[in-house]
Amino acid sequence: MVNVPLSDRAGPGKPILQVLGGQRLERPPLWMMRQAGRYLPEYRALRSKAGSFLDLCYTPDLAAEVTLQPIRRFGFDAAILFSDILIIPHALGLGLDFLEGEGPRMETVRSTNELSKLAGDLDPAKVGAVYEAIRLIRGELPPSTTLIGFVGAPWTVATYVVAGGGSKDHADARLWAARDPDGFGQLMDRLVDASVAHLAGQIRAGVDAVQIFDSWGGELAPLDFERWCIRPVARIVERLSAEFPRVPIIAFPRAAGSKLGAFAAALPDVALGIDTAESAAGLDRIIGADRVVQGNLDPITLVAGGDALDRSIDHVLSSFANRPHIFNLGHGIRQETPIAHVERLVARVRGDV
Ligand SMILES: Cc1c2[nH]c(c1CCC(=O)O)Cc1[nH]c(c(CCC(=O)O)c1C)Cc1[nH]c(c(CCC(=O)O)c1C)Cc1[nH]c(c(C)c1CCC(=O)O)C2
Repeated sequence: MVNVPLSDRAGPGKPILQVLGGQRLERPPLWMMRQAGRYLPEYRALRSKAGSFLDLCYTPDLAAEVTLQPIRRFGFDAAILFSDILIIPHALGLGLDFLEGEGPRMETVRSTNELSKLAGDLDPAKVGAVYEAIRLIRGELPPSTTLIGFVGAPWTVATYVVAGGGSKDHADARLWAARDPDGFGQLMDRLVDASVAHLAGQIRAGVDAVQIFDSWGGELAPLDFERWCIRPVARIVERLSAEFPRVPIIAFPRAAGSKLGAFAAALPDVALGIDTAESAAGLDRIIGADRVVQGNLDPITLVAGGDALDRSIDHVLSSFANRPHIFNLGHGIRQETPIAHVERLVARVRGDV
């Protein structure tokens, strides 16, 4: 087991921040999306004692402990705050529950009239617990480990708020946006404001960098992608960078496909998360040769292991060897992933096997 005691991880600077600052490192630093979670036995043990997923998120010492579990076990170069993108609508007053095996259930906002369900500000008792967790994590992290905070992009969060949970093609949000763009735009404005406030709170509490997860923009038609994905994310980036010019931002427009170039061009100062399906060939032309990228190992190969895993890791390494690169998955790690395969990944990316 790659078991790295926290006290042994001190070093000069943080490799992930170096890459986010534009440096190309000989071996890319790495972390994994969803690196704290159900594939880890220590997570499952703590989760079964703690009660609900939301209890974990809002109990600072438990959220801190879960955030640190994968750092202790694998020595990743970044810790990502253990929380969820739906904490924002919850802290704006909408009911939220995570049902076992079913995913999130959310109180809905489906029309302009219903915008009054949203509070003006994030509930300080809820987000305060998140910021307290960040302070606890900060105190325990090795100096070379970057702490990443996050929000969901407004479009992705809106799909849950309008549908009341996960939905296959997000037709409810897309219909409201198509029928009443001004009304839907007001919901998006509220989510932009709350995202800026929540990211600012996380930065003040001690995160080094932030990531904006836009999981569900890919299916939008180009004009809607520009209006509901690119513009809201650009407004968040602009306002956050004005207040915190030194805090790097990673944006992950998952499955943007042919719209990745437009996203990259509109957001010249963010690092780009690259999803599993995106090819590195031709990326220089689409996003520019110097752009910092993060990604994009297929999480399925991490379940498979063996040759498929080694070949995929080597392909990702060589694909991005010419630019500043943070090694990551192209989507969150899957629950059925064997621990031994994650150990193999870490060793191979570090050049040990
Ligand atoms: C769409 C979305 C959500 N949450 C998130 C996204 C965007 C990225 C993506 O597409 O995965 C992001 C997220 N969710 C979680 C994090 C924590 C940090 C990390 O480890 O990356 C982050 C960054 C923890 C979590 N969020 C959730 C879990 C599982 C909770 C549990 O039962 O223990 C974790 C560890 C729950 C969650 N949260 C969400 C869903 C749909 C679910 C249920 C599905 C599932 O159970 O995997 C909403």
